[in-house]
Amino acid sequence: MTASVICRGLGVSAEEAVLLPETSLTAEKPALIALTGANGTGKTTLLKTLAGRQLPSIGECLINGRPPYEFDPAFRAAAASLIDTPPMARDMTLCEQLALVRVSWGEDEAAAFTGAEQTLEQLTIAELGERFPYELSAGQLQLFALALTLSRPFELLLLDEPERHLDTDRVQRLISLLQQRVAFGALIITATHRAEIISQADQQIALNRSPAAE
Ligand SMILES: Nc1ncnc2c1ncn2[C@@H]1O[C@H](COP(=O)(O)OP(=O)(O)OP(=O)(O)O)[C@@H](O)[C@H]1O
Repeated sequence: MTASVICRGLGVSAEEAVLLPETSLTAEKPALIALTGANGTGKTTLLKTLAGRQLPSIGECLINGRPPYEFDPAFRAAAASLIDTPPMARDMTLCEQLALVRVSWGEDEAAAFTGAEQTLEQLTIAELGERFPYELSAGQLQLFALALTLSRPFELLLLDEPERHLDTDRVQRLISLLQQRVAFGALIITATHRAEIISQADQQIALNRSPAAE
């Protein structure tokens, strides 16, 4: 099943500040959507709103026909996100942590460890499975954060600048992985500043600076 995302005149403000100018969008088919715009135009705010972590000040946002709410089990089952750095256990290896995510979503232990190794390989960090997070470079840590996120099932995936710290080859690998997930029915919305993600996305949504922020 593919998620549906509908925003109508969705805006977020805090006191005098406009975090997200009124924005409308509809996405109801599997696609990789690039969310673009200059620094401070509201991409992260929009993603947080879609993830149910930020309430709109105006307008509405519906995911699968309902307002997103991060504590709603149906919403949590449908939507995965990588917006901030996810929690990582200091005393568990990368492989153990990825397997734990898979077990928590219903896989048996043997399948979870096999899946964890596959995910590490897909993200080009197969040789790091026995390391701990504090033993990684910034780019490797970002690849591990992506691995954690991609280890759970989702219909909708929200990503905030997943290209952070990644070299050109890793960005291309990431695009291929995301396109594979779209082929299996996922709707993926990613904020990005990288030209190759924007050009290979199925659709681009550009946020513009609010006149109030000029
Ligand atoms: N807690 C806050 N209080 C007031 N203003 C905020 C707050 N958080 C963010 N903003 C402002 O809201 C606007 C949108 O921020 P947001 O992080 O969504 O932008 P962005 O498009 O993701 O930017 P970037 O490309 O730099 O990551 C910015 O002008 C920012 O200064």
